Amino acid sequence: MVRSIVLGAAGYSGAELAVILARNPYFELCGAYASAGRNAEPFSALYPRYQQQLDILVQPWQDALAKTLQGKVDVAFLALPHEASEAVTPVLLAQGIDVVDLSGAFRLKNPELYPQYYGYEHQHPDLLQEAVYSLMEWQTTPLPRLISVPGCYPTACSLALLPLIKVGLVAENCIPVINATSGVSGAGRKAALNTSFCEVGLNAYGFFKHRHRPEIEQNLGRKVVFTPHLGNFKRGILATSVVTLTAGTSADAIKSAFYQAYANKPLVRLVSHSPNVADIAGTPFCDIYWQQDGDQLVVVSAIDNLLKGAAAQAMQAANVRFGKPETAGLFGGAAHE
Ligand SMILES: NC(=O)C1=CN([C@@H]2O[C@H](COP(=O)(O)OP(=O)(O)OC[C@H]3O[C@@H](n4cnc5c(N)ncnc54)[C@H](OP(=O)(O)O)[C@@H]3O)[C@@H](O)[C@H]2O)C=CC1
Ligand SMILES: CC(=O)N[C@@H](CCC(=O)OP(=O)(O)O)C(=O)O
Repeated sequence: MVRSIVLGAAGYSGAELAVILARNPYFELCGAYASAGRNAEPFSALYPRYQQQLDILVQPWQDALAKTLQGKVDVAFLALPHEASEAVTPVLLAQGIDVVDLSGAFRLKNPELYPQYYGYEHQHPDLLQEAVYSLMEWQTTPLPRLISVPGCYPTACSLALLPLIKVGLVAENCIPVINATSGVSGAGRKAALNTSFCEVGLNAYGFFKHRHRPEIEQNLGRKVVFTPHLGNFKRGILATSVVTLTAGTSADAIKSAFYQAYANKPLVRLVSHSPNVADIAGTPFCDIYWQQDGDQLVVVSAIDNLLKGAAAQAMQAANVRFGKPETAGLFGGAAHE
């Protein structure tokens, strides 16, 4: 059994992880933590659908605890704000505890992008180089002790466009245009006016400056125009990515690029209908669909932001890192529907 803990287990993505770990037969959930200011309470008090199913105590986290966990815990999953993840990661690594980080703290290779896109100076640029970014369907090298889980929007649109870009089907001078709509859980569990029920309709935000733009550009190896949107549903992301194809690209070439990329990839489904977030909510899948008109291609992809966009993708990476079946723990519903 791989002994694991979750930091941020009271939040939306940390709660999903706690549930996934508890049902993964290869992992043991040894501890669940929230912020230092919180009183300890059972997970099932925070997420009542888990009464009598997951009653582990969610306890306040302090860095001093890391030392007491040395030799008792193999891996910590961090579902924390970016700066909190960045600060606690070296503390855990120093105690021999591996880290799977769901935040953006270690996603970008270039530390100079952090002030511009995250609003703070990165304090551990050495760890940025050590971390491996775990877009698992495209991961070819072994995973190290520090795994950086991709962001939700970058997962949806990178899975959609990489099959085409990798085999040269996207025109060299094309700047993909990506519009993606997220459900409100993307903003986390804490209360805020702009994500409260009566305030959310459908709006675009983060024009040109969203932190996922450089992450998507790092994945695709080219500039993009990325515009996120917030929609009035709980969970899921629908991304619509538009590209210009290399002249003469046939329908067969596109089909073959997608099928070759995702043959034997159990969490990507190439579907024959335009995906609906309702169909992937609560599942670990990414559904992908496309339509071509001459040299123009629209690719639609849908994921659950909290699962394939966060907790399920983190579990997928940890399963592989520890030599377990890739999808262990991933099927069986969600913590918060
Ligand atoms: N929501 C999403 O769709 C996705 C989120 N992510 C990433 O996952 C991370 C968590 O996001 P999300 O679940 O939405 O956030 P939430 O706001 O729902 O939860 C954050 C959790 O972190 C805890 N926390 C905050 N600060 C600290 C700290 N300094 N030390 C210990 N615990 C702390 C909170 O504790 P308390 O409850 O006590 O305040 C809470 O349990 C973020 O980095 C986010 O970018 C990644 C992909 C998708
Ligand atoms: C709707 C909403 O607010 N979404 C968040 C993205 C979700 C998230 O937490 O981002 P990561 O995937 O990088 O961890 C945002 O736009 O900042």
